[in-house]
Amino acid sequence: MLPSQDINLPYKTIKKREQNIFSQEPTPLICLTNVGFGGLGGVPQPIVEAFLEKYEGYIKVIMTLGKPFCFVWFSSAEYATAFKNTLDYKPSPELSNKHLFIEFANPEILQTSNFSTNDVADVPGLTYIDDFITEEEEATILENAQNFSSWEVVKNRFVKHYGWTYDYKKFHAGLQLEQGFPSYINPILDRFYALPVGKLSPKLNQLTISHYPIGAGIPPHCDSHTAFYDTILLVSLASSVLMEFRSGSKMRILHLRRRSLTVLQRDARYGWEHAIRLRKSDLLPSGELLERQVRVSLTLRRIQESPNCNCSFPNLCDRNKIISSQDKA
Ligand SMILES: O=C(O)CCC(=O)C(=O)O
Ligand SMILES: [Fe+2]
Repeated sequence: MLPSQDINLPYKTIKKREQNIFSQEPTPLICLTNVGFGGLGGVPQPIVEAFLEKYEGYIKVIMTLGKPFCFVWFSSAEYATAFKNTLDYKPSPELSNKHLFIEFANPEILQTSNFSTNDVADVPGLTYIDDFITEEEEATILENAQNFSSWEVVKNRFVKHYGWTYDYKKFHAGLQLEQGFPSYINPILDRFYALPVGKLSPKLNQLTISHYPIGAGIPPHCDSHTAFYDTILLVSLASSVLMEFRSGSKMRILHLRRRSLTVLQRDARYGWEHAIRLRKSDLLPSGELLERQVRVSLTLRRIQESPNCNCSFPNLCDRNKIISSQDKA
């Protein structure tokens, strides 16, 4: 018998979203739903491994990032079947009483989709630099960003714009502001323009400071192609967080540490969506739990005064379609 509707729901969602993972025939690869780093998962790898090692034929576990399931290799389809028959639909005391929903997985899936990588090297145009901002600079910015309660509220975060406003309803540049950037931005921009990737950048003239209360995030989105030029800078302050990058079935996770700089250019800017999940902590691949703090970020871009785009990513481009406001940040 199937467990109650509530317990079964995450499993059903995975089955619907990730249909190509599962195999009707027994295989040596098991997909263990409800156990992973993402959303409902949250079980650290060492705990999953200690649990699995008791089962005959177990070889290794492949954790996925940002998804509530993991893969388990057995030495044969028979061992995998025995494991499934013993545990399917059962709550597991060693894994915080989570119900295990066990399916055979199609081994090819591990070649065609990379669920487990934290390596963003294959996202062309994505640059990540640790310690780009000094502790003193961070302290100055945070001091100036203290009175955020009067800022514009966008979903669950607070934002303030400099240079130009941004219209979150129309997804377009709003008004040019008389007040330019705060002075603390200048040395940061000078350092960026001196980098090899900075040399390719237009002069950035729009700054959004975002204040994320603990647990807040930003839905998957690609910044409006027509509103901004190539090159988007994301400066992370006060808290680390995981950012998800998606392009079709590909997903990559980047750990944005406090005082880091992330640069989105080319494919990373036009062809991948980025998002921060709504949650109070993030689980790193090492199993380390990262308790989020309030996070402040700087987003720096250049406004396109005559909106247009000729990118090769029509699915994410707003040049000739009105994009549902739900999907945009
Ligand atoms: O907070 C961040 O680092 C990301 C902000 C962002 O994606 C945006 O403002 O479009
Ligand atoms: Fe964005």
